[in-house]
Amino acid sequence: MTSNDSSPGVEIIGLSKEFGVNRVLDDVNLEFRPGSIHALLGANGSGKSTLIKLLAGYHTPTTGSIRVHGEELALPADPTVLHDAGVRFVHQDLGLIESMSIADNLALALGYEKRAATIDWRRQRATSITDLAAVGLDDLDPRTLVGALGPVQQTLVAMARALRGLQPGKGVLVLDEPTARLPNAQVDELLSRCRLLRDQGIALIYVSHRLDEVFAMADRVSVLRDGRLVFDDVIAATDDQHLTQIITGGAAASDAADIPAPARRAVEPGTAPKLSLRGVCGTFVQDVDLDLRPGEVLAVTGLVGSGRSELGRLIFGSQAITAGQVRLRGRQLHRISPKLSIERGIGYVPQDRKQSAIPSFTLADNLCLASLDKHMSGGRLSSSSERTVTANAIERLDVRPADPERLLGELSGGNQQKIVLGKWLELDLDVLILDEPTYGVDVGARKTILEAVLEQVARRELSVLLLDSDIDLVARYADRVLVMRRGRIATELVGAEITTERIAAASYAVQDLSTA
Ligand SMILES: Nc1ncnc2c1ncn2[C@@H]1O[C@H](COP(=O)(O)OP(=O)(O)OP(=O)(O)O)[C@@H](O)[C@H]1O
Repeated sequence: MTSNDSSPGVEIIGLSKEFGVNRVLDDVNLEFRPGSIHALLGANGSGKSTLIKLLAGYHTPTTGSIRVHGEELALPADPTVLHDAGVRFVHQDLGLIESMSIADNLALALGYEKRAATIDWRRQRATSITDLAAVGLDDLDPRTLVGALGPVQQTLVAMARALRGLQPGKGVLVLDEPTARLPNAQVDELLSRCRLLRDQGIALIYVSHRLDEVFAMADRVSVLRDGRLVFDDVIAATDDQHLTQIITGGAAASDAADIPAPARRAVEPGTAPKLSLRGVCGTFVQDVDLDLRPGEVLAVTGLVGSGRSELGRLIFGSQAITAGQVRLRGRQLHRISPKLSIERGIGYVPQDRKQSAIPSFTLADNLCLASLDKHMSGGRLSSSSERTVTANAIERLDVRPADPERLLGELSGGNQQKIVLGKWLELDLDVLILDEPTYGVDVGARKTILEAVLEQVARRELSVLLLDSDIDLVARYADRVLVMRRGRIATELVGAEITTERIAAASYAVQDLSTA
């Protein structure tokens, strides 16, 4: 089936959404057809999530209507009606319970197979096996705990849950940034699965910031900018550069595309390290030696499960070190905890922003949370100091909307990420540990975020430990790269050795470059 020979699965007609006086979606008209992968793109805050939330029945539109297979929906859309009509969602938060089995996760959402008043476990297992087979997970035992699965398998389980009972030609599957948290190697697996679903006649709506994926797979692409539909055509009608220009609105295009990489700071081997680890072990991390020097961006990369994120938690103290030593400016640390780390000038931005920001607090409160001491004057909070910090951070990171009194939860995902980072940058720390800092952030904003960090690296010798699986980003911004495999540092790359090819080869152990 091609994207042109069928009637729309979903039609969005004149859809607008206002929050108070802000019109965040403005008269959007779109069609999503069976047997087609339709990419929905746009910069942070352009309205993608709002559109998806209207389609999911989470918000009520200000004006407009939605038709599914020709039938107009009563709005706000009723989730059960949508499910029965074949409109299914895989949200960024997959909504899986890691401590439960795959079968239980599927049954929790879709109901248990019953015989009389009891659960029929044999049928339950058979149903789960059929669900998993629909996404190519034929070999997986449904009794496996979801927490034991890798990220791509978890995403596929969420897709299996969404796909149950879809009729060919009648299904619409909305995938909201499904690859944002996947290591590059697993992205292809997910894309192939999407293509197979398309070939079965399903309409896929694919929300993403990753243009390479869009060009690898999409049939059609639509771009939202400031809530308006500014492009809607077949993928062949555009290219990488053109699309970047449309997304960013032209003005920022030259910034976002082809930005020359910042000069790598030369690492003086003799310089005394600010932070050093010797033989550090955790649950999975084994025997890590590492030196982080003043004014250095040291990236630690590797596939998911390589131990990268655990290393961040061990240094910050949110997970206990089981063996080894940590020294800060030459002094051994005998006790490590998040509170002590902050007092010592070590900050940590975790992967999951929910861990370090409060959606029901304003931007100003979130920005000043970690630095309350700085804003105390005579035992009271000084609102003028709070105001200055907030205004600086909002301007430096180009947070939109630039309103300090907005609740964080009302900002788009990418803008929330900027606030989380801004909060730590305001502390004038000595060492900053960043775990996937640009997750869910658009091309232009990624540059803004990293430049704000690099400015502090250059100005006051902030040392950055960048824990990231995005090898393009690592190759571009790191001064030195450590590649982890199976909990250990496997390879160090410096200077001209830092290329995406060499980082990828070291991550997959294609060739042991450390001995090359
Ligand atoms: N509940 C809300 N109340 C007020 N404003 C909101 C609310 N939800 C979203 N907005 C605003 O709507 C605009 C569009 O946000 P939306 O989350 O749809 O963007 P997005 O394109 O999904 O961005 P991102 O790529 O960063 O996730 C933003 O300006 C955001 O601040």
